[in-house]
Amino acid sequence: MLRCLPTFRARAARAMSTTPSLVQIEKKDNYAIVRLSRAPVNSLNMELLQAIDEAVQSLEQDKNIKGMILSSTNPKIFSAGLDITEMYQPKTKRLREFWRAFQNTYLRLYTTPLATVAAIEGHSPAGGCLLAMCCDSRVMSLGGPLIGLNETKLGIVAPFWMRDVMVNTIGHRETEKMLGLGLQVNALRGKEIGLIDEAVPVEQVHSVAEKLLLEWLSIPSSARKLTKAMMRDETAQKLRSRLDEDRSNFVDFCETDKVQSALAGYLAALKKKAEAKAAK
Ligand SMILES: CCCCC/C=C\C/C=C\CCC/C=C/C(=O)SCCNC(=O)CCNC(=O)[C@H](O)C(C)(C)COP(=O)(O)OP(=O)(O)OC[C@H]1O[C@@H](n2cnc3c(N)ncnc32)[C@H](O)[C@@H]1OP(=O)(O)O
Repeated sequence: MLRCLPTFRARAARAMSTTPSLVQIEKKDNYAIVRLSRAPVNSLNMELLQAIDEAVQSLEQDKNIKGMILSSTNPKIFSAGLDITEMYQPKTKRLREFWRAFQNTYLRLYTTPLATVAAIEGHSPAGGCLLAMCCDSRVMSLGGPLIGLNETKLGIVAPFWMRDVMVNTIGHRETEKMLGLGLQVNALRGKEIGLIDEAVPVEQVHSVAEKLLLEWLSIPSSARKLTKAMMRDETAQKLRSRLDEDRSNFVDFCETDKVQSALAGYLAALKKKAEAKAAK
């Protein structure tokens, strides 16, 4: 028994060192950088959503930490949004748990008392755009990367709370166009419509994100937190009061033949694109 212990410990240590972490947390003086780290494109499966939720919760409980920068280990992709394979040919139980994880992560990030800034170096469609919009400010790199809620292009409909967060960020009319047409925009256009606060060259994204975060942190903390709650709690409460109904709507909608065949087509197009890229 005693001889087993070191072996067990060694195995556990090996497992810990080889299990890649889905979220990397780097603590600075009074804030943390949280980097999404699920190769290849940070698509949000249930485990990544839970890891984000847990990361934010653990930072909220750390007395030294007052804010966070949300970022990615992949400079080309902030997050590809929800993992489409979670929604395609799903098992109902897992699909329900997956949606609850998405609801929870949204509620945590949108209402966290921490000051939050999204440092968006790469693409940020759909669920990636939602994560960014949940932050207090957004910095995005100029050039190629796109951001937006492109759900309609996949033949799916964003839930009311994704719409609400976009309306709160850019207003009703811009949301109507962005959401209805499934538009994604670059950083410059994002700045024009208020989706992005700062559009800067990629190498400046992190320094500008830190500058914005420090500006939020310069405000007396209880005034900042209460104001954030005053601005956001009503929106969050709309979902909190309808969590089960929203989840059932999603599951019913997702399991329809129409949505399944739209997702099959979208996945096939993504695969074809990836194969063409690999063949170059
Ligand atoms: C009326 C009733 C209403 C009821 C409403 C209730 C509920 C609502 C129901 C549903 C709403 C759900 C809300 C959905 C939110 C979402 O987030 S959906 C996801 C949307 N995401 C996308 O469209 C992004 C797709 N991906 C891309 O555009 C690109 O991959 C990229 C992110 C720009 C990166 O491009 P690139 O670097 O060129 O990489 P590749 O395209 O080659 O991709 C690499 C591999 O990654 C796979 N992949 C990409 N994105 C996803 C994804 N989102 N999920 C799963 N997998 C993804 C891609 O297939 C490649 O895989 P292989 O290497 O071929 O294996």
